[in-house]
Amino acid sequence: MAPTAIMGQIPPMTATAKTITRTSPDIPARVDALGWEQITADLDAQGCAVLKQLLAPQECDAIAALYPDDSQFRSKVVMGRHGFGRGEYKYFSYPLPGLIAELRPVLYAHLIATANRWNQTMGIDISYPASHAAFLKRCHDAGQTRPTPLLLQYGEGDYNCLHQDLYGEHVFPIQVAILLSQPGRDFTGGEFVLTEQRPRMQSRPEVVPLTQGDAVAFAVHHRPVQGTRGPYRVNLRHGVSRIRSGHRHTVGVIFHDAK
Ligand SMILES: O=C(O)CCC(=O)C(=O)O
Ligand SMILES: [Fe+2]
Repeated sequence: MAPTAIMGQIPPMTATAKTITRTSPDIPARVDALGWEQITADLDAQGCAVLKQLLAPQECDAIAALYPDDSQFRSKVVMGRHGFGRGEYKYFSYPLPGLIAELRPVLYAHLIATANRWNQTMGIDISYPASHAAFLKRCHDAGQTRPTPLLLQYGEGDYNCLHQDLYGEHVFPIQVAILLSQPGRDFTGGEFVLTEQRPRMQSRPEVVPLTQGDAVAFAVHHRPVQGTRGPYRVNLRHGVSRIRSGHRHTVGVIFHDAK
């Protein structure tokens, strides 16, 4: 969430005994069954794709319920204090809660082919290793050692300004956010929004409709678009429109770690 330059201002939380959270043995099979051909096609066409029903309602509720448990987190950010919007979020500490620890490498494995192809098309000479563990080692060796998965909490009137989650030199180009609350029941408003800035053109907005347990995969920073005279690069930002009533929780799964 936070640009690297201001990370140092975010106070660490004091460590307490960590509560162990549940895992789910079927995560790899569940993620495999999502329909990756369509997800890949949507990522290429729009820069984002919906992963329908990634988590069950009980799993969403269990993750959202961690918010007050400071033993789970390394730091808390009140968005209004940094000009990021209104609302707050907390970065998980390692070890991550079971479900998120399981999802991160499995989602990564399904996204690397797209990530590598995007970089090739954009002429970026970086390729991503086959395993998330190997990519994290690359981050850690460069001093990006702090976990980036985060839990966000919004109330009425809160919103998240358009941003990019870059935390250092090493960036995995796609990230995932999971909606933990149910629109219409738990909150109204609060749409996930992307904008795409094209060279010499006005920005294109995209609103992503999600229900509880759905995830959105999207470009962190930029992506290639096929033009009539070859590929060009567009710049993406994401955010959340104003929550009109109720409460909204999301969990963000970012694959690179932070400085
Ligand atoms: O709350 C949301 O839907 C957006 C969260 C976000 O900015 C992120 O996961 O990086
Ligand atoms: Fe974000």
